[in-house]
Amino acid sequence: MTAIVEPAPAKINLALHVRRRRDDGYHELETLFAFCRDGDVVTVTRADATDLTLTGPFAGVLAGEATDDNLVMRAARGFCARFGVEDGHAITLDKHLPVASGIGGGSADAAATLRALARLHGVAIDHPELFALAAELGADVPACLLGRTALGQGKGDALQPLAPLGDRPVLLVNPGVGVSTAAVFSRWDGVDRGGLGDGDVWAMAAAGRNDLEPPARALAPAIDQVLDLLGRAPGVVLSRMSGSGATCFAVFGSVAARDAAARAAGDRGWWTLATFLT
Ligand SMILES: C[C@](O)(CO)[C@H](O)COP(=O)(O)OP(=O)(O)OC[C@H]1O[C@@H](n2ccc(N)nc2=O)[C@H](O)[C@@H]1O
Ligand SMILES: Nc1ncnc2c1ncn2[C@@H]1O[C@H](COP(=O)(O)OP(=O)(O)OP(=O)(O)O)[C@@H](O)[C@H]1O
Repeated sequence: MTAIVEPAPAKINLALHVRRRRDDGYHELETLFAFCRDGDVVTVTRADATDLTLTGPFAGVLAGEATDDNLVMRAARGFCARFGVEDGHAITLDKHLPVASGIGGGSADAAATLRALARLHGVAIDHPELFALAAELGADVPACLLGRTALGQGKGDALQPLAPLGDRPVLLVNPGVGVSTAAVFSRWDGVDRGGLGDGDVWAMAAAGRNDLEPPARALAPAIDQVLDLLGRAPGVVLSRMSGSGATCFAVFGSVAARDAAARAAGDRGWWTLATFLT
Protein backbone atom coordinates (compact mmCIF):
# COMPACT_ATOMS: atom_id res chain seq x y z
CA MET A 1 0.00 0.00 0.00
CA THR A 2 1.24 3.52 -0.85
CA ALA A 3 1.89 5.67 2.19
CA ILE A 4 1.22 9.36 1.67
CA VAL A 5 3.52 11.49 3.84
CA GLU A 6 2.25 15.01 4.34
CA PRO A 7 4.02 17.78 6.31
CA ALA A 8 1.90 19.81 8.76
CA PRO A 9 4.01 22.96 9.15
CA ALA A 10 3.65 25.34 12.10
CA LYS A 11 1.55 28.43 11.40
CA ILE A 12 2.32 31.83 12.85
CA ASN A 13 0.33 35.06 12.83
CA LEU A 14 2.78 37.83 11.90
CA ALA A 15 0.01 40.22 13.00
CA LEU A 16 -3.46 39.57 14.40
CA HIS A 17 -5.98 42.39 14.67
CA VAL A 18 -9.29 41.61 16.34
CA ARG A 19 -11.97 43.92 14.96
CA ARG A 20 -15.33 42.83 16.34
CA ARG A 21 -17.13 40.18 18.37
CA ARG A 22 -19.90 38.50 16.33
CA ASP A 23 -23.28 37.28 17.53
CA ASP A 24 -22.16 33.64 17.07
CA GLY A 25 -19.32 34.15 19.58
CA TYR A 26 -16.57 34.21 16.92
CA HIS A 27 -14.52 37.33 16.17
CA GLU A 28 -13.86 39.20 12.94
CA LEU A 29 -10.11 39.28 12.33
CA GLU A 30 -7.49 40.74 10.07
CA THR A 31 -4.40 38.56 10.24
CA LEU A 32 -1.20 37.77 8.35
CA PHE A 33 -0.65 34.02 8.19
CA ALA A 34 2.85 32.68 7.61
CA PHE A 35 4.23 29.13 7.62
CA CYS A 36 7.40 27.52 8.89
CA ARG A 37 9.53 24.87 7.22
CA ASP A 38 9.02 22.45 10.16
CA GLY A 39 6.15 21.06 12.20
CA ASP A 40 4.20 17.82 12.58
CA VAL A 41 3.99 15.04 9.96
CA VAL A 42 0.87 13.06 8.98
CA THR A 43 1.18 9.71 7.15
CA VAL A 44 -1.87 8.02 5.62
CA THR A 45 -2.22 4.51 4.17
CA ARG A 46 -5.36 2.74 2.89
CA ALA A 47 -6.39 0.04 5.44
CA ASP A 48 -9.33 -2.15 6.49
CA ALA A 49 -10.19 0.02 9.49
CA THR A 50 -9.42 3.60 10.49
CA ASP A 51 -6.99 4.11 13.34
CA LEU A 52 -4.59 6.75 14.58
CA THR A 53 -1.07 6.12 15.90
CA LEU A 54 0.63 8.97 17.80
CA THR A 55 4.42 9.33 17.79
CA GLY A 56 6.89 12.15 18.53
CA PRO A 57 7.73 14.36 21.53
CA PHE A 58 4.15 15.63 22.14
CA ALA A 59 2.29 12.36 21.42
CA GLY A 60 1.81 11.82 25.16
CA VAL A 61 -0.25 14.99 25.60
CA LEU A 62 -2.79 13.86 22.98
CA ALA A 63 -2.75 10.22 24.07
CA GLY A 64 -4.77 11.29 27.14
CA GLU A 65 -7.61 12.57 24.92
CA ALA A 66 -10.18 10.53 22.98
CA THR A 67 -8.79 9.43 19.61
CA ASP A 68 -12.09 10.18 17.87
CA ASP A 69 -11.86 13.83 18.98
CA ASN A 70 -8.41 14.30 17.48
CA LEU A 71 -8.60 16.79 14.61
CA VAL A 72 -6.89 14.24 12.37
CA MET A 73 -9.73 11.77 12.91
CA ARG A 74 -12.37 14.49 12.54
CA ALA A 75 -10.78 15.54 9.24
CA ALA A 76 -10.67 11.93 7.98
CA ARG A 77 -14.32 11.27 8.91
CA GLY A 78 -15.37 14.55 7.29
CA PHE A 79 -13.43 13.77 4.10
CA CYS A 80 -14.97 10.30 3.67
CA ALA A 81 -18.51 11.59 4.26
CA ARG A 82 -18.07 14.59 1.96
CA PHE A 83 -16.42 12.79 -0.96
CA GLY A 84 -18.23 9.43 -0.72
CA VAL A 85 -15.04 7.53 0.12
CA GLU A 86 -15.31 4.31 2.13
CA ASP A 87 -13.79 4.56 5.62
CA GLY A 88 -10.51 2.74 6.33
CA HIS A 89 -7.19 4.60 6.75
CA ALA A 90 -4.20 3.87 8.94
CA ILE A 91 -2.98 7.30 10.03
CA THR A 92 0.18 8.23 11.93
CA LEU A 93 0.59 11.65 13.51
CA ASP A 94 4.19 12.52 14.38
CA LYS A 95 3.61 15.29 16.93
CA HIS A 96 6.42 17.84 17.26
CA LEU A 97 4.43 21.02 17.96
CA PRO A 98 3.23 21.78 21.50
CA VAL A 99 -0.54 21.43 21.96
CA ALA A 100 -2.81 24.50 22.44
CA SER A 101 0.06 26.87 21.74
CA GLY A 102 -1.07 29.37 19.07
CA ILE A 103 0.89 27.85 16.21
CA GLY A 104 -2.03 25.92 14.78
CA GLY A 105 -0.78 22.42 15.57
CA GLY A 106 -4.18 20.75 15.47
CA SER A 107 -5.26 22.87 12.50
CA ALA A 108 -2.08 22.00 10.59
CA ASP A 109 -2.66 18.29 11.31
CA ALA A 110 -6.26 18.48 10.08
CA ALA A 111 -5.17 20.29 6.90
CA ALA A 112 -2.36 17.77 6.25
CA THR A 113 -4.86 14.92 6.67
CA LEU A 114 -7.18 16.54 4.11
CA ARG A 115 -4.26 17.01 1.67
CA ALA A 116 -3.11 13.40 2.12
CA LEU A 117 -6.61 11.99 1.59
CA ALA A 118 -7.17 14.25 -1.43
CA ARG A 119 -3.94 12.92 -3.00
CA LEU A 120 -4.85 9.32 -2.16
CA HIS A 121 -8.35 9.56 -3.64
CA GLY A 122 -7.72 11.87 -6.60
CA VAL A 123 -9.53 14.94 -5.26
CA ALA A 124 -8.11 18.27 -6.52
CA ILE A 125 -6.20 20.05 -3.76
CA ASP A 126 -8.03 23.32 -4.56
CA HIS A 127 -11.49 21.68 -4.58
CA PRO A 128 -13.94 24.21 -3.05
CA GLU A 129 -15.57 21.44 -0.98
CA LEU A 130 -12.19 20.69 0.60
CA PHE A 131 -11.97 24.31 1.78
CA ALA A 132 -15.59 24.24 2.99
CA LEU A 133 -14.80 21.14 5.04
CA ALA A 134 -11.61 22.79 6.39
CA ALA A 135 -13.63 25.80 7.59
CA GLU A 136 -16.00 23.47 9.48
CA LEU A 137 -13.05 21.88 11.28
CA GLY A 138 -11.67 25.19 12.62
CA ALA A 139 -11.03 28.83 11.80
CA ASP A 140 -7.30 28.21 11.13
CA VAL A 141 -7.74 25.05 9.03
CA PRO A 142 -8.38 26.76 5.62
CA ALA A 143 -5.20 28.84 6.05
CA CYS A 144 -3.25 25.67 6.90
CA LEU A 145 -4.78 23.93 3.87
CA LEU A 146 -3.59 26.77 1.65
CA GLY A 147 -0.25 26.54 3.49
CA ARG A 148 1.24 29.77 2.20
CA THR A 149 1.57 33.37 3.31
CA ALA A 150 -1.87 34.93 3.22
CA LEU A 151 -4.06 37.72 4.50
CA GLY A 152 -6.96 36.27 6.52
CA GLN A 153 -10.22 38.08 7.14
CA GLY A 154 -13.64 37.12 8.54
CA LYS A 155 -13.09 34.33 11.09
CA GLY A 156 -9.65 33.95 9.51
CA ASP A 157 -11.03 31.76 6.74
CA ALA A 158 -11.44 34.38 3.97
CA LEU A 159 -7.98 34.18 2.42
CA GLN A 160 -5.94 36.24 0.00
CA PRO A 161 -2.57 34.66 -0.91
CA LEU A 162 0.52 36.88 -0.57
CA ALA A 163 4.09 36.52 -1.88
CA PRO A 164 6.31 33.84 -0.25
CA LEU A 165 8.66 35.03 2.53
CA GLY A 166 11.79 33.44 1.08
CA ASP A 167 13.28 31.36 3.91
CA ARG A 168 13.72 33.95 6.66
CA PRO A 169 15.29 32.56 9.88
CA VAL A 170 12.63 32.39 12.60
CA LEU A 171 12.63 31.12 16.18
CA LEU A 172 9.52 29.85 17.97
CA VAL A 173 9.55 29.78 21.79
CA ASN A 174 6.93 28.36 24.14
CA PRO A 175 7.27 28.63 27.93
CA GLY A 176 5.48 25.32 28.46
CA VAL A 177 2.00 26.59 29.30
CA GLY A 178 -1.03 25.56 27.26
CA VAL A 179 -3.55 28.36 26.62
CA SER A 180 -7.16 27.83 25.51
CA THR A 181 -8.00 29.83 22.37
CA ALA A 182 -11.63 30.35 23.49
CA ALA A 183 -10.50 31.59 26.94
CA VAL A 184 -8.15 34.16 25.37
CA PHE A 185 -10.75 35.48 22.89
CA SER A 186 -13.34 35.77 25.67
CA ARG A 187 -10.96 38.10 27.58
CA TRP A 188 -10.42 40.48 24.62
CA ASP A 189 -11.41 44.00 25.77
CA GLY A 190 -13.73 44.68 22.80
CA VAL A 191 -11.81 47.75 21.58
CA ASP A 192 -11.29 47.91 17.80
CA ARG A 193 -7.79 49.35 17.33
CA GLY A 194 -7.99 49.33 13.54
CA GLY A 195 -7.10 47.04 10.65
CA LEU A 196 -3.81 46.19 8.98
CA GLY A 197 -2.10 49.04 7.13
CA ASP A 198 -0.73 49.18 3.60
CA GLY A 199 2.48 48.02 2.00
CA ASP A 200 4.14 44.65 1.62
CA VAL A 201 3.79 41.89 4.18
CA TRP A 202 6.83 43.04 6.23
CA ALA A 203 5.59 46.64 6.36
CA MET A 204 2.13 45.45 7.44
CA ALA A 205 3.63 43.10 10.04
CA ALA A 206 6.02 45.73 11.45
CA ALA A 207 3.20 48.25 11.86
CA GLY A 208 0.83 45.58 13.18
CA ARG A 209 0.08 44.01 16.56
CA ASN A 210 -1.40 40.95 18.18
CA ASP A 211 -4.56 42.07 19.97
CA LEU A 212 -4.70 38.75 21.84
CA GLU A 213 -1.39 39.45 23.59
CA PRO A 214 -2.84 41.34 26.60
CA PRO A 215 -5.50 38.70 27.44
CA ALA A 216 -3.04 35.84 26.85
CA ARG A 217 -0.40 37.50 29.06
CA ALA A 218 -2.97 37.84 31.83
CA LEU A 219 -3.66 34.08 31.64
CA ALA A 220 -0.02 33.05 31.18
CA PRO A 221 2.41 35.63 32.67
CA ALA A 222 5.41 33.59 31.43
CA ILE A 223 4.69 35.10 27.98
CA ASP A 224 6.12 38.41 29.32
CA GLN A 225 9.47 36.75 29.97
CA VAL A 226 9.56 35.13 26.52
CA LEU A 227 8.74 38.42 24.76
CA ASP A 228 11.34 40.21 26.86
CA LEU A 229 14.07 37.74 25.88
CA LEU A 230 13.13 37.76 22.18
CA GLY A 231 12.74 41.57 22.02
CA ARG A 232 16.30 42.07 23.33
CA ALA A 233 17.93 39.31 21.26
CA PRO A 234 20.77 40.63 19.02
CA GLY A 235 19.79 40.62 15.32
CA VAL A 236 16.01 40.41 15.90
CA VAL A 237 13.88 41.98 13.15
CA LEU A 238 10.37 41.35 14.52
CA SER A 239 9.12 39.54 17.63
CA ARG A 240 5.56 38.95 18.80
CA MET A 241 3.16 36.39 20.23
CA SER A 242 1.47 34.08 17.68
CA GLY A 243 -2.28 33.40 17.59
CA SER A 244 -3.79 33.04 21.05
CA GLY A 245 -0.38 32.14 22.55
CA ALA A 246 1.58 31.18 24.43
CA THR A 247 4.14 30.58 21.64
CA CYS A 248 6.04 33.70 20.56
CA PHE A 249 8.16 34.08 17.45
CA ALA A 250 11.15 36.16 16.44
CA VAL A 251 12.35 36.77 12.89
CA PHE A 252 16.13 37.26 12.58
CA GLY A 253 18.52 38.74 10.03
CA SER A 254 20.81 35.69 10.21
CA VAL A 255 20.83 32.01 11.17
CA ALA A 256 23.64 32.67 13.68
CA ALA A 257 21.58 35.31 15.51
CA ARG A 258 18.54 33.02 15.54
CA ASP A 259 20.56 30.11 16.92
CA ALA A 260 22.14 32.25 19.65
CA ALA A 261 18.63 33.29 20.79
CA ALA A 262 17.49 29.65 20.64
CA ARG A 263 20.32 28.67 23.00
CA ALA A 264 19.40 31.46 25.43
CA ALA A 265 15.73 30.36 25.40
CA GLY A 266 16.69 26.69 25.73
CA ASP A 267 18.82 27.57 28.79
CA ARG A 268 15.61 28.83 30.45
CA GLY A 269 14.02 25.42 29.92
CA TRP A 270 11.63 26.66 27.23
CA TRP A 271 10.57 24.73 24.12
CA THR A 272 12.19 26.13 20.97
CA LEU A 273 11.98 25.51 17.24
CA ALA A 274 14.67 27.14 15.10
CA THR A 275 13.34 27.10 11.54
CA PHE A 276 12.60 29.27 8.48
CA LEU A 277 9.52 31.14 7.26
CA THR A 278 8.69 29.83 3.78
C1 LIG B 1 -6.16 32.62 17.16
C2 LIG B 1 -6.04 31.97 15.81
O1 LIG B 1 -5.16 30.86 15.89
C3 LIG B 1 -5.41 32.97 14.84
O2 LIG B 1 -5.01 32.39 13.62
C4 LIG B 1 -7.38 31.49 15.28
O3 LIG B 1 -8.27 32.58 15.22
C5 LIG B 1 -7.98 30.36 16.08
O4 LIG B 1 -8.27 29.35 15.18
P1 LIG B 1 -8.76 27.88 15.65
O5 LIG B 1 -7.92 27.44 16.81
O6 LIG B 1 -8.81 27.05 14.42
O7 LIG B 1 -10.20 28.24 16.19
P2 LIG B 1 -11.51 27.32 16.32
O8 LIG B 1 -11.11 25.95 16.72
O9 LIG B 1 -12.35 27.52 15.11
O10 LIG B 1 -12.22 28.07 17.52
C6 LIG B 1 -11.83 27.96 18.87
C7 LIG B 1 -12.46 29.11 19.65
O11 LIG B 1 -11.76 30.33 19.39
C8 LIG B 1 -12.63 31.44 19.31
N1 LIG B 1 -12.48 32.10 17.99
C9 LIG B 1 -11.78 31.52 16.98
C10 LIG B 1 -11.61 32.18 15.78
C11 LIG B 1 -12.20 33.45 15.62
N2 LIG B 1 -12.10 34.13 14.47
N3 LIG B 1 -12.90 34.00 16.63
C12 LIG B 1 -13.03 33.36 17.82
O12 LIG B 1 -13.66 33.88 18.74
C13 LIG B 1 -14.01 30.90 19.56
O13 LIG B 1 -14.28 31.08 20.93
C14 LIG B 1 -13.89 29.42 19.25
O14 LIG B 1 -14.79 28.66 20.00
N1 LIG C 1 -3.97 16.77 16.31
C1 LIG C 1 -4.10 17.64 17.32
N2 LIG C 1 -3.06 18.42 17.72
C2 LIG C 1 -3.21 19.30 18.72
N3 LIG C 1 -4.34 19.49 19.41
C3 LIG C 1 -5.41 18.76 19.05
C4 LIG C 1 -5.33 17.81 18.00
N4 LIG C 1 -6.54 17.24 17.88
C5 LIG C 1 -7.32 17.80 18.81
N5 LIG C 1 -6.68 18.71 19.53
C6 LIG C 1 -7.26 19.56 20.60
O1 LIG C 1 -7.32 20.91 20.15
C7 LIG C 1 -6.89 21.83 21.16
C8 LIG C 1 -6.18 23.04 20.50
O2 LIG C 1 -5.09 22.56 19.81
P1 LIG C 1 -4.14 23.38 18.82
O3 LIG C 1 -2.75 22.88 19.07
O4 LIG C 1 -4.66 23.33 17.44
O5 LIG C 1 -4.30 24.85 19.34
P2 LIG C 1 -3.47 26.09 18.99
O6 LIG C 1 -2.03 25.71 18.89
O7 LIG C 1 -3.82 27.12 20.04
O8 LIG C 1 -3.95 26.49 17.58
P3 LIG C 1 -4.41 27.87 17.00
O9 LIG C 1 -3.17 28.62 16.65
O10 LIG C 1 -5.15 27.40 15.77
O11 LIG C 1 -5.26 28.53 18.03
C9 LIG C 1 -5.98 21.02 22.09
O12 LIG C 1 -6.11 21.44 23.41
C10 LIG C 1 -6.42 19.56 21.88
O13 LIG C 1 -7.28 19.16 22.94
